[in-house]
Amino acid sequence: MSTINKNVSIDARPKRRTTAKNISSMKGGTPIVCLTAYVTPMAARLDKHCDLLLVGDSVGMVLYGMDSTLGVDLDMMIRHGRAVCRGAKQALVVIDLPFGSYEESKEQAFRSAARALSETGASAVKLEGGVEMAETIRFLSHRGVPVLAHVGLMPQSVNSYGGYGAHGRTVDEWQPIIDDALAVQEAGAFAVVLEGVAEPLARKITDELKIPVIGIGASSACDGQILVTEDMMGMFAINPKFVKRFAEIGLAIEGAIESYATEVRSRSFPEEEHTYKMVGSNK
Ligand SMILES: Nc1nc(=O)c2c([nH]1)NC[C@@H]1CN(c3ccc(C(=O)N[C@@H](CCC(=O)O)C(=O)O)cc3)CN21
Ligand SMILES: CC(C)C(=O)C(=O)O
Ligand SMILES: [Mg+2]
Repeated sequence: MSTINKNVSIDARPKRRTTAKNISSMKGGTPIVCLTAYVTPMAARLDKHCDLLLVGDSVGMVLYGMDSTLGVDLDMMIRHGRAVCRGAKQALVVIDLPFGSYEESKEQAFRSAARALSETGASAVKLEGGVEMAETIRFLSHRGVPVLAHVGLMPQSVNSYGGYGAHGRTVDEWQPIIDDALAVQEAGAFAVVLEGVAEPLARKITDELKIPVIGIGASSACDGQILVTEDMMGMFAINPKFVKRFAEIGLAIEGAIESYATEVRSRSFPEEEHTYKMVGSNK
């Protein structure tokens, strides 16, 4: 083996990590596969199949039992972002900026985004908002922070909406959402998440935008899809219309725990094979 290249094995060279630019170039092609990730072991499994992993502020609801995403702070996002980056080698890792960490000013947004990237190893941030966030998105993306925008149903605004109902189900609701999508594109977002909107609106926005539209509850018309991993795994109690359960991991967990409890109480666990012997004995 050459001494010059001793640290570079051609065969085992890792595939380069997906970039925000790569995601932008996937507009109109094979749909972009995205899921949320909060912890290392799940991130490692997701990484094999996903183009993009989102460290979503949904972490507050899914892992901490909060009843909305409003109580999540930047330290929580950074802690989980770091965990996800340890597991993910290929996918683009994007961190949600939490409520209160970016809305005040573009400078506040940059400070939060800079921490989110420099303290985790993630390569992009996501923030909720359309026309009103365009100036912030422009400020970040011109300063080295790729931004994934998020329009349509914006969960951090749940108190203004009064619930998580779908948007754009009557045509008179369309124009503000279209304006938001166009504004974030014009401001330099590399892609946009479109959440909780009726199919014809999702189709129109996907057709009109030059950047990829990643849908959640926004029909098959989008350029890609995202779901909360625990939702599609059957590990979380809420079940919106847009969630398909691809597994019933929650039931599998309950079954395993029930078996453990039964075996401990009946002394059938632990068995010989789980038991240490004295040094020098046969087993
Ligand atoms: N686990 C999880 N999954 C998500 O998709 C998610 C989060 N958490 N947290 C942040 C937001 C909140 N989201 C939600 C939460 C609830 C509904 C829901 O229950 N939708 C109902 C309609 C509700 C109504 O009409 O008021 C549905 O039937 O789809 C939808 C999106 C999406 N996001
Ligand atoms: C549902 C996705 C898009 C999200 O923002 C989150 O998981 O926080
Ligand atoms: Mg979010």
